Amino acid sequence: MIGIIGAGAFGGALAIALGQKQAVTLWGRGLVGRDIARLPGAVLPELVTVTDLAAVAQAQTVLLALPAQAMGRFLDDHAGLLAGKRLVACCKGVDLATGLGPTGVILAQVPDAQAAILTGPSFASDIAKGLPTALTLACGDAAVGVALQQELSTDSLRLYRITDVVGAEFGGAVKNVIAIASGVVMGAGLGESARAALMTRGFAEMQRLALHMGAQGDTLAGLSGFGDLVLTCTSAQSRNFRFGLAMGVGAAADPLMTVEGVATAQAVATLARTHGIEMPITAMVAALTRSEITLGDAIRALMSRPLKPE
Ligand SMILES: NC(=O)C1=CN([C@@H]2O[C@H](COP(=O)(O)OP(=O)(O)OC[C@H]3O[C@@H](n4cnc5c(N)ncnc54)[C@H](O)[C@@H]3O)[C@@H](O)[C@H]2O)C=CC1
Ligand SMILES: O=C(CO)COP(=O)(O)O
Repeated sequence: MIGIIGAGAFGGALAIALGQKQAVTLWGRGLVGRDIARLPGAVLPELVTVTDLAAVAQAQTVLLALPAQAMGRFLDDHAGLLAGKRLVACCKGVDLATGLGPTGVILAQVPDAQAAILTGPSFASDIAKGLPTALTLACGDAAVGVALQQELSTDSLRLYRITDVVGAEFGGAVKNVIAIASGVVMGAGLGESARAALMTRGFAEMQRLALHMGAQGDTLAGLSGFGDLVLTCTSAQSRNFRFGLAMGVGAAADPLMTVEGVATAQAVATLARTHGIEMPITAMVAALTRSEITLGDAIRALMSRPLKPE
């Protein structure tokens, strides 16, 4: 039995995938009936039971499919229910309030949990359709990681396991910031060459920060880093990319859309300053999304940086 908390696009898609092979309990804020609002037309398998939070928390493995900025508060309210569980963060970001990654947020609120993160290149709608998808399951406890990999893999959802939680978390967090910047570049009509340059320099930022924080290089080159950066920076299915695109053309983005890169840009820019890590693209996204600079200023500032070795 797997419990899933959060019935947005990702929680709903994971319920559909996992419910093909095993019993799943699902709770979502405002979820009544079996319609996943963020996945129109998707049908939950029979093995998925929509129920209350207490029933979901009966499972030993509980997936937390909430936005990164909502998870701390949610766990603060419900820590008692989740004590001692295997808790898998299914979100990407750095918590603005604490500077912690998702598993750090889990352990701050539920110290005796076994924390892991599920991350990597996957659009919820692809998972929900049963299209082939590969994700990273990162867990500091190798044995728990093996168990979770078995439990959460399906015929179409292939999980690779690692123990480098720091690398997995920073890859997923920073790629959303760079995806916003990629959207801006495309929206402003700067061209595909500029986007390729931005993605590459963005990847360098991801590596600089993550390696400084203790990540392993292989993780950043893998699904949760490079893989997710490529997907998110190049597809209009990505909400972070679409948010940037709207900014680039000077239009308003859908205010109800979950865009993790906005808060994460602020959190990562703060971390980078604190640790003395150079992250100019992230700093630009943070300033742009706070309307502290104009698009023209941002482009001029990035292009006029001192020339240096790659
Ligand atoms: N949608 C996608 O393709 C993918 C999303 N993710 C990650 O999954 C995480 C969740 O995103 P989505 O499901 O896509 O977002 P979403 O906007 O579709 O759903 C978020 C859900 O969280 C609920 N929620 C928000 N605040 C809450 C709170 N305080 N208490 C209880 N419930 C709350 C909302 O009601 C909503 O149902 C994000 O970190 C995202 O980066 C990861 C991979 C793919
Ligand atoms: O994380 C994702 C793909 O791996 C989804 O990206 P968005 O949150 O930008 O839609």
